[in-house]
Amino acid sequence: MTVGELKTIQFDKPVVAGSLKVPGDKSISHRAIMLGSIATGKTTVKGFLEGEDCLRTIDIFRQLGVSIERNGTDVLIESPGIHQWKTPVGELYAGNSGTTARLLLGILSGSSVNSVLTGDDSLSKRPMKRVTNPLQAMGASISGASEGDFLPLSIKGGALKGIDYEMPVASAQVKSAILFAGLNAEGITVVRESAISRDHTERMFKQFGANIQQDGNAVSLQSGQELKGTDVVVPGDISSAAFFMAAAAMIKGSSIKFIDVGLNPTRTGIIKVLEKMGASVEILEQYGENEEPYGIIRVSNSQLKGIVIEGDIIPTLIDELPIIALLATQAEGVTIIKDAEELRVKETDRIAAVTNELIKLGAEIEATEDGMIIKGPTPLKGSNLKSYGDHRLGMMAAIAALITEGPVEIENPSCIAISYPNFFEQLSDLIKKGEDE
Ligand SMILES: O=C(O)C1=C[C@@H](OP(=O)(O)O)[C@@H](O)[C@H](O)C1
Ligand SMILES: C=C(OP(=O)(O)O)C(=O)O
Repeated sequence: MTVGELKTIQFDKPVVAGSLKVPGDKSISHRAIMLGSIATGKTTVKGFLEGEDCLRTIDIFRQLGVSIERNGTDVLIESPGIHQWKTPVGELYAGNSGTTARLLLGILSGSSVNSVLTGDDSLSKRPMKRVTNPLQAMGASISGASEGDFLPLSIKGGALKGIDYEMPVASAQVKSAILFAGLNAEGITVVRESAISRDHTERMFKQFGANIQQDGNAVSLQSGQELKGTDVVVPGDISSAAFFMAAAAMIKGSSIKFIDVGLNPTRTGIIKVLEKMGASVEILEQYGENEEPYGIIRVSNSQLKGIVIEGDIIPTLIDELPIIALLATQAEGVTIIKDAEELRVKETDRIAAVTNELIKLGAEIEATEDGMIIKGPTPLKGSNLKSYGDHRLGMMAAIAALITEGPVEIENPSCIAISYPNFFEQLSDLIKKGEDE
């Protein structure tokens, strides 16, 4: 039941079971629109995510003069190419989407248009210097409050030069922004990362005909390459599937088969974590090796134990950490999450938010500077939970309701549409009545 912006969820000892095809991957959907707009000619996208963040990306490229027609999850892009874009009328609004804003800063810097990029309250508090610093070193003209750290930012597109840049944070958004700028920067652009972050940009550059080299943790690109429109198929988003993987892993008698879910190795940290905690994970089929790997996997309940999650695996499961924290409350022993300070600069401070909300349910969880320490297993009780306008927090609260004694009330659940518009429908489809003890 939804009352204004409050949704109450209560189940009577449910199990989750069945087959699930989650919506398209958010990161890949953004990039398909971006590259289809930079390239010359026609691009088709199948399996596009109709989430609010990706719809913002479409609106922005329409303002730049690109023709984008959408019929549900099918998109047709016809672009004159980045050099023929028109100066937009009005501001470019990225809404809540960090990916839209940061990648666009790189793209717009190397274009020939002038623009102003804005976002909602949450996005306007998220750091942009990580992107504007290297872009300014490439010669980009970007100005705004706090030396370009926060939106709104004005970008004057123009001549750039290549850079050899060692990233201080492992971030696919920073890496991608620099690579996009590198497409139109004189000479070679090299980006070096401390731990490998999602590589969707690199894979999709190749699909659009660009020559891009990956050598260990370094990615390099020669400028002046003309991209040509192509056909992109977007697999299911493993970050969305993760909520139901966690539910299947922690609820007795549960098992879910995930159809056509993305299995790019830079995103599958959640699978490694589930296996290490003792859940049953079976990879039933795998396809699409050279573009974006995807496949069919089954996750089933089993006895779970606490583990340590740290180091290079963190960028491969960064958006899954809220749901992993909930999962850890049901595992025997202690789970320690470290090296995840990036969580503090997401849609909300996810370390503080997850800890506050899970404590309300009775969890034994403690926030640290760069992560969380969770002791389990703990029976959870219902409570009123805030989403903080953060889709991942909203979905964590809804999945928690599957295991609480008593109802969970979620404040502002509509933010879930940012990445998973049909989340509640798919949740109801998976709920089955469990056996009484
Ligand atoms: O490049 C991307 O599509 C994303 C990268 C990650 O952010 P960072 O690059 O800030 O780690 C992730 O949290 C975000 O949801 C999507
Ligand atoms: C952090 C996220 O997205 P973005 O940075 O694009 O807002 C997310 O989807 O969890």
